[in-house]
Amino acid sequence: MESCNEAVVVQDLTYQYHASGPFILRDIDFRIDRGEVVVITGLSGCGKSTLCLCISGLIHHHRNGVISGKIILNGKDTRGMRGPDLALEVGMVFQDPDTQLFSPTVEDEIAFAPENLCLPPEQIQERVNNVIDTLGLAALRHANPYYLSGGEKHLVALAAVLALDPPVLILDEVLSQLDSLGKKRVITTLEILRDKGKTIIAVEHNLEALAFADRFMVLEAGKIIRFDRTEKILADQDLLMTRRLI
Ligand SMILES: Nc1ncnc2c1ncn2[C@@H]1O[C@H](COP(=O)(O)OP(=O)(O)OP(=O)(O)O)[C@@H](O)[C@H]1O
Repeated sequence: MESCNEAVVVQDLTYQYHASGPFILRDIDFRIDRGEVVVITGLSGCGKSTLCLCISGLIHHHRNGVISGKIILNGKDTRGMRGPDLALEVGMVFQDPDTQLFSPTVEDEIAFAPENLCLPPEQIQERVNNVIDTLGLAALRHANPYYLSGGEKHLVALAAVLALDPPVLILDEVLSQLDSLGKKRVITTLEILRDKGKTIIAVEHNLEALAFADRFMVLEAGKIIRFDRTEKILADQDLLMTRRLI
């Protein structure tokens, strides 16, 4: 029986993209409470994005993948959950935002998911206006997302996710291509969402950027080598130097 305070429970997770391929994730076990902010970090290729896809439940929809273990979101086993049901539990901003932007304008992109929920038009408009204000996207409202910069695309993808208001948010290197104003906006938004009780999981290489997180998870070659309070990780010079995290 999972505790009702747990937003994410991952048990004995292993993953291969193909049956004949390497294990990308091995023996992954952890729990994240509702309202926690967790940063996942580690060297390139260690499996951070793959773990995000697993937590989001989307990995079950990857055609050739081989998965074992359990991923439970807000008390619900993600295996067998349909995309629209998953979207109500968790929103993910992908490392490559081109994979999730397809509408002709920024405004349409943000309105797409609330429209699919069949919310009343005035509520959809309110959600769109709120996230556009929060993330400073007013000037891009009528722009085609396809032609935006990498950082702008990440902001639009984040806005589209926020418009659905899921309890769990997963952000895969969203800060990396943003200028300092964009970074500040996103960090302030995340702090406000945390205060509202959202659970936030963010992949990040720059550890200082998300020092307000509650815990840091360090991955290495598909395994968790540390999952500890932020202050302990940031004070552990030995870990940071030997694992080349700074
Ligand atoms: N669709 C795929 N098919 C096969 N292998 C894949 C696929 N996607 C990722 N991989 C492999 O899985 C491993 C982990 O990749 P992943 O993108 O999860 O790492 P990461 O830690 O997020 O890396 P980075 O920091 O560079 O984004 C890598 O060896 C990668 O080549």
